[in-house]
Amino acid sequence: MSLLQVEKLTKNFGGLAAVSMVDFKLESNELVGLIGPNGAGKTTLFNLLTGVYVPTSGEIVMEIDGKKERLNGVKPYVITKKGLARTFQNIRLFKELTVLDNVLIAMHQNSKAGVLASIFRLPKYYRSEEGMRQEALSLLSIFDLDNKQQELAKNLPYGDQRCLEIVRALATKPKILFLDEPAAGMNPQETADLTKQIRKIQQDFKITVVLIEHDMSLVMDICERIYVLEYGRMIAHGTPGEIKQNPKVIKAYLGGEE
Ligand SMILES: Nc1ncnc2c1ncn2[C@@H]1O[C@H](COP(=O)(O)OP(=O)(O)OP(=O)(O)O)[C@@H](O)[C@H]1O
Repeated sequence: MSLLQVEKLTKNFGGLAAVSMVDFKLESNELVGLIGPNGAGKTTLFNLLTGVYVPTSGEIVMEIDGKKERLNGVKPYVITKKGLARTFQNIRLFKELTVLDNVLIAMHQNSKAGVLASIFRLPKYYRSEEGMRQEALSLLSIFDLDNKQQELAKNLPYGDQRCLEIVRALATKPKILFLDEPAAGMNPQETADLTKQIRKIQQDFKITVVLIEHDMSLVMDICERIYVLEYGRMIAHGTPGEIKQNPKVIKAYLGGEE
């Protein structure tokens, strides 16, 4: 079985099928793009996969430790523990907290110190805290944010805030990382840097990354496979080369003839 398998997934909002009968698979250790015109259902699909929405129908199944687990309607914090992490289109950091604390909070979900050790501040707790701090700084260094660890998140430049969101998601030790328009609002240089970093993160951490992105050059550059949504339906799937030439995709984007 694939790492994640989605079959006939549907989400209706009143009369609107935002996601309709979608099939979708993710393997371990790959970089996958999810594209489509505005309102195609990309974010809704992420929201279904990460427990924000309960599907109207269909199946989401993940292979965890050799066993199949159904993820339909599982709460977001449980989904995070199962190894799915995400970033949001509109940045959702704890803006009044420091850069470091934003990462530490995410990390505490995986803390091994235990509740009693934390309450009674046992040595185990301090060892664990220091370990987590070092790990957080190491993750922040991916985007050169370790030297900004004590700044408040709200004071970071916009591009850095986007990168901090990625670090925070990585801090939960995901098997699959969903990035919702990570380059939105970035300038061309920042976008180019981010492209390289996303590829590197996927390879270094040996995780699966799924990317929603409107910047086609970014998607075509780094993704091995691409899925295309239009009006809630999956209209195409293939390599960047195949997708560029797919008549349905060209029509969806340009509104021309198939
Ligand atoms: N909570 C909601 N209630 C009602 N309709 C919704 C809700 N969330 C999304 N929709 C609708 O579902 C459709 C798909 O929206 P979605 O945000 O998933 O598209 P998208 O492909 O991510 O678009 P964009 O690229 O513009 O972010 C749109 O018509 C949107 O208005």
